[in-house]
Amino acid sequence: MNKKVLLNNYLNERKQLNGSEANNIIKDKERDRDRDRDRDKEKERDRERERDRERDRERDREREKERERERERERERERDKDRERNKEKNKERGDKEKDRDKERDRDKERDKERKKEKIEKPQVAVLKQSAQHVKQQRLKEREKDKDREKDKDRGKDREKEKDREKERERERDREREREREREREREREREREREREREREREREREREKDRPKPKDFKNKERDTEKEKEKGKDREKEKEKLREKEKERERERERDKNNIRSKEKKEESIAKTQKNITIKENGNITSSSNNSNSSLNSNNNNNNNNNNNSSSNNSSNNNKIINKSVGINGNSTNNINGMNGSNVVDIKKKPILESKKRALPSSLSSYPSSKPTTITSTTSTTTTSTKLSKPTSVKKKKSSNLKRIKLSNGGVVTKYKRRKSNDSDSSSEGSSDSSGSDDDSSGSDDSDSSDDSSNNEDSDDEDSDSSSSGSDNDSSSFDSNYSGSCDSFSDSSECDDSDCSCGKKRKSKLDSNNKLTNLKKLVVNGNNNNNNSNNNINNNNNNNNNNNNNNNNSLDNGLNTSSIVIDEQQKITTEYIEKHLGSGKANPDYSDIAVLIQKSRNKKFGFISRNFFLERTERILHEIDDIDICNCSKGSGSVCGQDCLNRESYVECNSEHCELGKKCTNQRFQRKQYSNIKPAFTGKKGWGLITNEDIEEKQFIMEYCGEVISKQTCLRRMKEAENEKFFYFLTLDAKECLDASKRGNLARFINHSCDPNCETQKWTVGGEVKIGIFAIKPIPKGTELTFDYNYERFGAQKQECYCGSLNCRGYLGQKSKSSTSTNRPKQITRWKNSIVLNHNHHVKYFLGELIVPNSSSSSSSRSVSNLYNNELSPEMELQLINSKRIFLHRNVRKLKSFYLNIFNYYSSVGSSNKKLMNITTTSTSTSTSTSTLNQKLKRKNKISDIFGI
Ligand SMILES: C[S@@+](CC[C@H](N)C(=O)[O-])C[C@H]1O[C@@H](n2cnc3c(N)ncnc32)[C@H](O)[C@@H]1O
Repeated sequence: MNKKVLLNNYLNERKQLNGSEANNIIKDKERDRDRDRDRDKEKERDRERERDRERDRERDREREKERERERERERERERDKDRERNKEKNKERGDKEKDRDKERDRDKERDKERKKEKIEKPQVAVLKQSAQHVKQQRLKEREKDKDREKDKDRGKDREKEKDREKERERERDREREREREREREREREREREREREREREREREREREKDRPKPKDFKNKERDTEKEKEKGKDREKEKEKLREKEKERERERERDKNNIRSKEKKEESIAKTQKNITIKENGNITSSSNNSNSSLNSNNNNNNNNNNNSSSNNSSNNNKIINKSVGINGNSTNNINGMNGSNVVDIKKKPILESKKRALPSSLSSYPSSKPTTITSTTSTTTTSTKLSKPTSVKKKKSSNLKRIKLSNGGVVTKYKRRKSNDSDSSSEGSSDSSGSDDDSSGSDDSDSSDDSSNNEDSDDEDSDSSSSGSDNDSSSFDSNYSGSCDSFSDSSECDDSDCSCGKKRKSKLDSNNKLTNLKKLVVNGNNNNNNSNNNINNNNNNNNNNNNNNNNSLDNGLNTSSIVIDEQQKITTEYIEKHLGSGKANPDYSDIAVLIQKSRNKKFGFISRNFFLERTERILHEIDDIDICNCSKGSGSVCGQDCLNRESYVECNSEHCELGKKCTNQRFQRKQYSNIKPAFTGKKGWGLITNEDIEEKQFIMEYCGEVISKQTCLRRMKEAENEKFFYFLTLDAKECLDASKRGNLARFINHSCDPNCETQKWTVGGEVKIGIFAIKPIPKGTELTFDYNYERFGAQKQECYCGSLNCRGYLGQKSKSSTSTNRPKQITRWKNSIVLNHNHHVKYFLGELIVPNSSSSSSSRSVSNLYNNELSPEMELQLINSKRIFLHRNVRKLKSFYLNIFNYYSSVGSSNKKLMNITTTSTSTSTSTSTLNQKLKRKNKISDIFGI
């Protein structure tokens, strides 16, 4: 529209102005138009510029925003870092929350500021933003500064905390140190207390020593030895003088009574010798003697070359010279029998009434019984003797029942005799003494014991005491070393152990006689003529018939025997026992030896002659109905022998109720009719027992005495003694055992052999079961007695067997009878000579040995014989076979019929296998004819070849 209008206007004006004027006007108008156009353009350009500026501003704003965002991000990162830092810091100090709150506050402020900025104009906003930014930067700076300060503070806090912790730690250390110090103090206090206790003990001991002299135990012995040394020679001289005077008086009295004896006394009192003995254990003994004796001694030495002569000389003049060779190498019975070597020993003569007690020349220390060792000892004895036959001398000596023998090697032998109540009457001693021999007195005792043990004075004591379970004289025979207190289980109101600190009233058993010994020269050479020489010494007062009873008595003497304290340097050897033997008594008291052996092992031991009931009282039959009475009658001439019903059923006749009375021979346990045996060192096996006489088959050797304890106690003791070398447990029945480790008699020394000459038998005696050792074959004198432990014995662990027999099984003892039967096959596989691998092979082994119970064997065998016809479960049967090492008859029969079937089978098929037929035929006839080992072996091999068993 505008253009049309303009164009029309233009045309109209051109028409009107047609000429120059018109042209000028037109030109001016055109210029104006151009100027307008220029102005428009200019405006347009301004506008364009304005728009560009606007765009620039927009861009700036954008950039600013971008920067702002960048800063925001930067701050965000900064905050994150701060948060991270704060987190870390707050973690340590637990003030995270505070910082987060602060941070949140700060964020809020910043948000507010940002919002404010957005509201303000862009230009101002930019300025403000920059100002704000600066502010924020400063704020951040300040916050950082604060944070740093806080960090520093925290670091300091941490340092302080650490310091405090260290301080606390140090405090704790100090506390611990103090605690330890207190503990040490307490320990010292305890030690002092113990020391005081020991001091008190010593004090008490001294008191006791003053009141009632008695040999002291091992501990006291050392002290005494020291004391003796300290007191020195002066005291010895004084004593010596006293003894000399005493001797003089003694001699005078003796002269009045018996010229011969007084002469002997004089000669013996002169005799003081020193002797060096070098003993090599494995049977070689070298010795030298320095005799300060008169010509009589030299005569005696000459007599050493002639055993029999010496015996006769001895019998005539009572100068005791016995020639005897000693030497035991105990690896086997043969070795034990093969004694050799010589020994010349000077010992003091015993006073006549003191035959039951002996002072060994020196002291003992723990003897390495497991190892054959070379022992060199120097022994010297210097004692005077006192004749005690007269009451006056007894009275004089009453105050000193203790006899100490000072030895050249510094050792001291102390002898002490306990006094029997009726022994205190000196006149009775006088009378026994006047009979002319110590054995007279013992002989009278013996006759008592042989007649009837219940009439025996000692036995009476024992019987009455036994009912009080363990309070009888047996306990009194406990070694003085048997640590300070009597057994608490004893019901007795009296304690007869002077060393005991139990506080009970003491039994008065001091021997009123101080029987000092005369010096005697003893030459030991030869293991024969033992009894002869003893008999000679004892003026032949004992005959062979009394031997057993005498021996019983000697064992019983353990109840009254003296305790002997021996220097620790000295070791007990078989030679000591020989000395004992030669010390003037036909039946030496080996109970001393038993105690000494244990003493040498530093073990407490009490010699007992009847079982000691530790946990219960002994059962005594009072009701006549309970007592087994045999049907042997007086008139028939029976002596309750093999046909006695009681004997057959392993029951001893009752001494009061057996019709045969004293004729009854089935009271061997009660009368202690033991065989003549003695202990001997056997090398690796330790001590053993050898026989002093020829022993017949089935002869009663002796009772195995010990403590009767329950199975539980037994197991506990076995566990405790796990590391011990020697075990002394035997089963009594399913509930009880015998343990001879702490209390026992000589039977405890019997060793095991896989080829034994003895066995154990369980006998009912009164109301109790007792274990006896019985010979199963004739045993020549000097042979070691053994039985097979496997029948009865417990043992904590297997022990290597040194029995030396051809059929040695390698080990002795079983792990435990209480162990399950599953252990048994294992044990059987240990046997050296056995090829046993499994149960089938047992058959093989036993087929070779074919051990069948017989009626006269041990009670265990008896029980088997009772069983073998009855039905047994296969398990029980296997157990029985394994435990008893037997092969049942009916199994033999089964095997026979088995072979017979095979034989018949081959016969029926017409087999030409003659070899097989021969074998089977042999096997059917073996039970009757196979006697030699070779035959048995052949048969076994053939059978095993065929049947693979
Ligand atoms: C009842 S004691 C026998 C006395 C023992 N020898 C002693 O000196 O006291 C049993 C212990 O003697 C040892 N003993 C017995 N017979 C043995 C043998 N044949 N081989 C090895 N040691 C044996 C074992 O140490 C066994 O535990």
